[in-house]
Amino acid sequence: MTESVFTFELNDERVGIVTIDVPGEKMNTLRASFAEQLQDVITTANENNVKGLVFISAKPDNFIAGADINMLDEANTREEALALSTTCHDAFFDLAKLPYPTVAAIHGAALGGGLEFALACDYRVCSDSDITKMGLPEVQLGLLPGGGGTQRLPKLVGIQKALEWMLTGKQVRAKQAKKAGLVNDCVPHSILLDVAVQFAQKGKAKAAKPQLDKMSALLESNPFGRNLIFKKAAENVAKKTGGHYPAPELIIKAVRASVELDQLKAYKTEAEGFADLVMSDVSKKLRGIFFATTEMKKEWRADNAPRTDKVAVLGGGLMGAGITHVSAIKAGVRTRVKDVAQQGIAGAMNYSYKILEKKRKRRILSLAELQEQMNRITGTTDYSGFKHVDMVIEAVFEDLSLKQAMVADVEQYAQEHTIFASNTSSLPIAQIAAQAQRPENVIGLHYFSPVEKMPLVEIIPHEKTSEQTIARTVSFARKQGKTPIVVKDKAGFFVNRILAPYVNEAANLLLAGEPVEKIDQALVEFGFPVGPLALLDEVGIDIGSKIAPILEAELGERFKAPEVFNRLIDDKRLGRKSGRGFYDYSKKQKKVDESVYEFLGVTLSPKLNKEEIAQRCVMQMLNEAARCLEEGIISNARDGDIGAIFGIGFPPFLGGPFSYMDKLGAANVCSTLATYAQYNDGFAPAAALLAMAEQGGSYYPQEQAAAEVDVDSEGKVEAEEEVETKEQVEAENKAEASDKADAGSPDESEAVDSEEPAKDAAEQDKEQARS
Ligand SMILES: NC(=O)c1ccc[n+]([C@@H]2O[C@H](COP(=O)([O-])OP(=O)(O)OC[C@H]3O[C@@H](n4cnc5c(N)ncnc54)[C@H](O)[C@@H]3O)[C@@H](O)[C@H]2O)c1
Repeated sequence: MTESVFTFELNDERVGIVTIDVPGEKMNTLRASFAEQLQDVITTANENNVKGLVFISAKPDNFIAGADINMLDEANTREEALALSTTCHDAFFDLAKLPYPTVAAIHGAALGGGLEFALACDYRVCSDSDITKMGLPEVQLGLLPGGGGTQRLPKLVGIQKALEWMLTGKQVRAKQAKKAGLVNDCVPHSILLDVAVQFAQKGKAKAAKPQLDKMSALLESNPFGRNLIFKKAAENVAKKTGGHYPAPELIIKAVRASVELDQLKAYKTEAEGFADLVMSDVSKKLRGIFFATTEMKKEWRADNAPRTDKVAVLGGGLMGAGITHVSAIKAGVRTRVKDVAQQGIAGAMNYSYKILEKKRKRRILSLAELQEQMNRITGTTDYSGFKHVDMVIEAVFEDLSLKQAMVADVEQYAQEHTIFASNTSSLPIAQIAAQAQRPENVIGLHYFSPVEKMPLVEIIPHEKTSEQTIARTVSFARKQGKTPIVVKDKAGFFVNRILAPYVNEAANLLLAGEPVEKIDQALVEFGFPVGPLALLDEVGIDIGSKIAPILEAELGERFKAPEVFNRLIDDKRLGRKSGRGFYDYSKKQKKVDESVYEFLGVTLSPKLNKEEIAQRCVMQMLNEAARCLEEGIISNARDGDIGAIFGIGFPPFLGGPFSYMDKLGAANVCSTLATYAQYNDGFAPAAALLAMAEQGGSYYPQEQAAAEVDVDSEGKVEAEEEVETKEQVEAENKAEASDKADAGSPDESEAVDSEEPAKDAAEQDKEQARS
């Protein structure tokens, strides 16, 4: 028999205290057996004639972190998936209809099924701690809340807020939850149980009434207003998901059912939507990403290695400032910034200050907390203080001799064990380490801009880098909140290498007469957050053209950027930073800069449809990804998929380039590549792809690939992170537009940072890899 997660104790006031503790796990998650165990605990409570029941977690940082996702993968049929939801409904109905009050005492995470559990209680009391966060983030895994969340949340916080939270997967902190009416009280952790017990003695709660402003109350109280809300939500979702992700639509449908249908039918709507989504290919892909990132966290552990408690950052420019921020604020370690110019130091400090000040204004941080966090950052124009640092992260200009000089300086001023991690975008790490006395300490640590938002880092050991240096760097990158992939030391590493031929192909299409907007739209419709030309504008056309020759020299002609692009650089058409590139940024709304055609000598002559345009660019990326795996740039398909999704924004619903190639089939990919062979040698299929096409096989185990194709052929699709992603970006864009002083400095969502990988994926949004 499975050991129960619930322990019952009766206190002196005849209130039953139920402790939730999944044995042997850090996190409480709801497993299939919880319903029966809950029934048992209710029976015990009844036998003890309790006046009320309080549920509290034994874990230090979570109430219930969600449902166990493995459960979903074990559902082989739609009926089994449906049963997961209906079993949960029944268990929570039993809880809700108890004749005495029930209270959820929440400290730490109450997410997904965990929050649904709390929603079924009469009262919710939470601790005011920073780690307390609540939300229904199922959308990020391509699902909807299937334990009554779509039904109970709108009744507590109102339809609009419930929709917003569920459609974005937003997690809210204690004070926000109290303000919205999600919890009845928010108190210090030390008195959480006492206050919960007091609630348990209050008697059954009356039906909640959302605390809404006048306008929202009016809208939500009549059918016409509600119709408007649902229509608008559906329009927004359609715009944001591009039809690739079905979960948001089904969330709206279930919420709508909660106000328009009787309870039985409404819960049925939720359960059926949940079952459809569990079986959908898109959710399987998003769950696959979740599992992959979880698995990756177990690799390269450096449990016994020296800790990284103090770091230094060389260069306080764009990247250095971001690296300083994630080191000092996210990883929470003392960080010393060295720049040749005072301006660089001030710039880096100001960068973090602006981010923290925004948080303070939103009352996420107190002034004292802001000061305490800022105190972790110090600056210097010499190497003072370097003898205490465990790692130096270098982000000076992209110049080999300068970087080599930095290695020598660090070896002179820092300790024997100090790691030298270079953020170079293109220089081989072996060359940077060529004159090092301790080459085993030198490694590449490649971030993407904006650093505090982009979830991926590439970690690049060269031949002499020690295992311990790799493990310590991986571990520190994780502390900074990053998902690291370890890649081989070769030009472009992985992300830029697969990005370059894709962007070049877009450029070729433009030069062949296809319009800028059509090219970008084609790739956005395919599922990328931004099109390739808009991306190049964001990165900077000059930056792209600096990296291209390095890749071309090392890897061949297919990396050659169109020469005519130099004219753009000469004319200061560098992209967003100079006000124009392929687009004109001088107005509020960016528009294609029509003069760019004449300037590049392009006569518009659109011939291709958007599917063909997308296919040509994507095929280049897939083929290059296949080459990278073949050359051992990445160790496995999983790392490639995570790298492409988190570093470039490859559509998560396709599971990454390798997962997508499996879906298409290697033979199919090769024959598609062959149809474009006339254009350039980037279409010459990778040898491994040809072999796979001939011999059969796939990047992931065969059954899984086959099953995925089957499911997908039913036409089920959906999207999550995209939803949150694009919303965040829109919010950022608005904030930037309304606050010019902050332009370029990143905004931070009021929502708590999600630990879900899907959220990480979300962050790779519009601000893609700029390196
Ligand atoms: N910009 C990107 O999107 C991006 C992305 C990934 C990697 N990179 C790489 O990161 C590095 C930095 O790029 P960036 O965009 O931040 O450049 P940047 O020009 O914004 O900043 C470079 C900073 O280094 C400082 N510096 C120069 N010489 C120095 C020295 N001897 N000691 C200390 N500081 C010194 C400069 O004063 C300047 O503040 C480059 O290697 C670049 O290729 C850039």
